[in-house]
Amino acid sequence: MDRLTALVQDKNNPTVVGLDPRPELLPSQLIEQARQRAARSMAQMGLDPKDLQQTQGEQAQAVWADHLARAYLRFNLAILEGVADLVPAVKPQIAMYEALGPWGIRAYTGTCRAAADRGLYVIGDVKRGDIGSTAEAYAAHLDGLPLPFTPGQTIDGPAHSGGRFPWYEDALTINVYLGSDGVEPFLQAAEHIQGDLFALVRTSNPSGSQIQELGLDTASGGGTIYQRLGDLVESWGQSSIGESGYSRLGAVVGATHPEDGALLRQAMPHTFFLVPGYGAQGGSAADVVPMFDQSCGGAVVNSSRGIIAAWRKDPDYSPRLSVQAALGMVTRDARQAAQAMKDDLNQAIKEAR
Ligand SMILES: O=c1ccn([C@@H]2O[C@H](COP(=O)(O)O)[C@@H](O)[C@H]2O)c(=O)[nH]1
Repeated sequence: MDRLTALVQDKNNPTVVGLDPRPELLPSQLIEQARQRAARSMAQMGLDPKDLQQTQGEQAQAVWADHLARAYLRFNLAILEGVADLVPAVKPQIAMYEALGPWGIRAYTGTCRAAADRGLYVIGDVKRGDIGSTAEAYAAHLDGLPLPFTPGQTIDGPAHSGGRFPWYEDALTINVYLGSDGVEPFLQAAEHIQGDLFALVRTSNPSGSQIQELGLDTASGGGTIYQRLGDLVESWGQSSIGESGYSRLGAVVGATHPEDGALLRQAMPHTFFLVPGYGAQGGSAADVVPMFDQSCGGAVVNSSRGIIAAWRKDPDYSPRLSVQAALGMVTRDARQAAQAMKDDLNQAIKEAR
């Protein structure tokens, strides 16, 4: 977590902006423009937009998905314009993009690349995890194509192209339910690119407790499932502790569980925390303070809707504005919201120390 730690210190800001576009979070004029462009493309291809569910439906849906995905990317670029110099990291949530099929994936990789080009640390919220051999394939998110373009090379296992193509992520969220053989390939890939991982340990959603708070008997180590997971994550990261004092294997710990976060902070001294749940899910700055270490480091806090949808609360917004004016408002309001979050977090951390 050395690069992330350095960026947080440089910008004096532990905020991560979640890039989670969905249609209702985009200004309506941007969606309308995408509709018009899609209709034009359909007409050029001889497709009838009214026929979306009928004979040529698949082709027409593909055109629409393409234009909607382009609108997502444009929206994200407007957000990045507002926040790139202010925050250390972004966290695009791949689910929002996967909903648009391959066109959405292109918007996702385009977003990651644009963020990386602006010097931001990119956390791919992909929540992957599987048996070791499949985890190797998922780990290509970090270390590139599973076969480099080297003519004549024999194929006896994944060799990986290295570099950032095609995903441009610095870190991934992973699901460690499958145990250490499902984590090892991710750790190796992270080592290859000097990247990181964040394992789900204590999630922010209310029903995560149905599993994570289950108690264990003393023969299994006692405590709860999330505590045991925390111990395992701390131990799996031991061999990758960097100059920052944190390993490459971080943990996701929800802002909505401050007491649990405090326990985990104690038990996981070398594990960096990614803390979602601030803002839209009800977590406050005071709630996330226990996730930080004594030097006010060791954690970053994500907000997605609270920043990317800030324009929706702007009294100057009107659906009659031009697309350019609306995107200008998205940029300005995202910046203001990110600045307010930075101030809120830094104030709470300062008061608590
Ligand atoms: O425990 C978790 C793990 C991941 N998330 C993700 O973080 C963002 C939160 O979005 P908000 O709009 O700020 O609520 C989203 O991508 C989640 O999938 C989480 O919330 N909790």
